[in-house]
Amino acid sequence: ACLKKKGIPSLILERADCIASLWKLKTYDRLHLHLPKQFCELPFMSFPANFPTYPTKNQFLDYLESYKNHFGLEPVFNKSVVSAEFDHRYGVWRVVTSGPEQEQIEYVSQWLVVATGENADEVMPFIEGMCDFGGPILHSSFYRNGRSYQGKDVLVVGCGNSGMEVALDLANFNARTSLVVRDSVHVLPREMLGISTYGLFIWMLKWFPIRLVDRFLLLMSHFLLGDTEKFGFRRPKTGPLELKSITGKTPVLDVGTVVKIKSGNIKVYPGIKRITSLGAEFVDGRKERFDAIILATGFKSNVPQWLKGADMFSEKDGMPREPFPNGWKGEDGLYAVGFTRRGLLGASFDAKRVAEDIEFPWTAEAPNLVDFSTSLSL
Ligand SMILES: Cc1cc2nc3c(=O)[nH]c(=O)nc-3n(C[C@H](O)[C@H](O)[C@H](O)COP(=O)(O)OP(=O)(O)OC[C@H]3O[C@@H](n4cnc5c(N)ncnc54)[C@H](O)[C@@H]3O)c2cc1C
Ligand SMILES: NC(=O)C1=CN([C@@H]2O[C@H](COP(=O)(O)OP(=O)(O)OC[C@H]3O[C@@H](n4cnc5c(N)ncnc54)[C@H](OP(=O)(O)O)[C@@H]3O)[C@@H](O)[C@H]2O)C=CC1
Ligand SMILES: O=C(O)C(=O)Cc1c[nH]c2ccccc12
Repeated sequence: ACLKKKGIPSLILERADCIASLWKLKTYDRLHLHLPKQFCELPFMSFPANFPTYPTKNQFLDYLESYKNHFGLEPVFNKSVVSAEFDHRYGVWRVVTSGPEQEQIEYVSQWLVVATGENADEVMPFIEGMCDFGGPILHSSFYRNGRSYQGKDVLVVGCGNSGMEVALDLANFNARTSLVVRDSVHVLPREMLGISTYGLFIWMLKWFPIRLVDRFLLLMSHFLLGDTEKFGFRRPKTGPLELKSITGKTPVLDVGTVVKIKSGNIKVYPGIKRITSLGAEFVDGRKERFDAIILATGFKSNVPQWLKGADMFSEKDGMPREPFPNGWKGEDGLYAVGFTRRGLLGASFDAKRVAEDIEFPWTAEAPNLVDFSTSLSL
């Protein structure tokens, strides 16, 4: 949309057969935005005024559909990028896609914007004994709701925002739910005294240093949620926002899971030692039976699988090597949008920068391109 607004044509390649495939195909039914809507807007278009503060997944999808229609964006679907490399001889990017019938197409462009996301592939850990387990083991991106788990013993592995909310959903559907918390984690209430925690700390950070804001958040969390360490959530030594800025690890914004843990409806376990045919054995020696295991173990970027010969992205985690706010620009007309670990606001920030950066060389070169196409049509 940012490029379109400047009159710069672009082509969007998408591996799925729809827009917003992460939200449409890989998320559970009860998902809402967990930050207030004003912090999740894409450039130049606000959410409708009648949307609630935390739009539902379907409302968010409606917003993205209207966004696409408003800006006349027409992605080319079923095109999975399998390689992209800068051709130094001609000064262009060569991008190869593969389609449903394995047919390959090569696209050539002067600029390449990588926007495949921080959540492109599921993280599937290998846990000893996994193959022996008698029930289903699925990643949280395949979980929709707890209907089919009623009365069953379900283990959720991972306590990021996905694991916490999947556990809550299972408990609401009367599954006997357990949650693996293997490491320290910051859990904050989504709201503090009627104000969104996110909105509050964004405002506070304008006036106070990060450590003071963290102290305030921890004090309020203690007041509203109680001592989370007592029921299995050891807090990291570094505060929630400082940790987010250093490591990118997002604090959990609690939407009701903590209450269910306090009341004993959700049990908390430490790391898994091994999985057995009937259940799991934990590092503290406890053994439990489970009917199903849900791996809420997160996602990762897939950029190293297909971007060749560019130093901009780390091979290790597929994220730009330069930290925010400088990760959006690489060499030879290569850009990144949506790798800031700062949600939709971060992606919007990148998109505006990228379009501004392409605008100048584009307007300088556009007359030549017009001449070229005119001579072609003659
Ligand atoms: C469950 C969940 C909830 C979230 N909630 C919030 C929230 O409330 N607020 C917030 O600000 N952020 C939230 N986030 C962060 C999230 O990163 C954004 O919501 C958003 O989806 C990121 O947009 P994106 O376009 O960068 O990536 P994506 O939405 O992941 O889009 C990337 C697209 O690239 C496609 N793709 C990937 N690889 C290839 C390839 N090789 N070839 C072709 N196409 C490819 C994918 O199919 C996908 O459609 C949430 C994330 C998750 C997983
Ligand atoms: N709008 C909303 O309400 C929601 C937003 N989101 C966002 O989506 C993104 C992805 O979130 P999410 O899917 O939760 O992923 P995360 O990466 O945030 O969390 C994954 C969790 O799994 C744990 N884990 C990984 N491997 C193992 C293992 N082998 N054994 C035990 N635990 C393990 C990690 O622990 P460790 O830290 O020890 O590695 C971590 O706690 C985040 O940005 C999140 O904020 C997600 C859901 C809802
Ligand atoms: O990246 C994420 O997980 C988000 O959804 C947005 C986000 C950016 N910074 C944060 C700090 C605390 C909680 C959520 C976020």
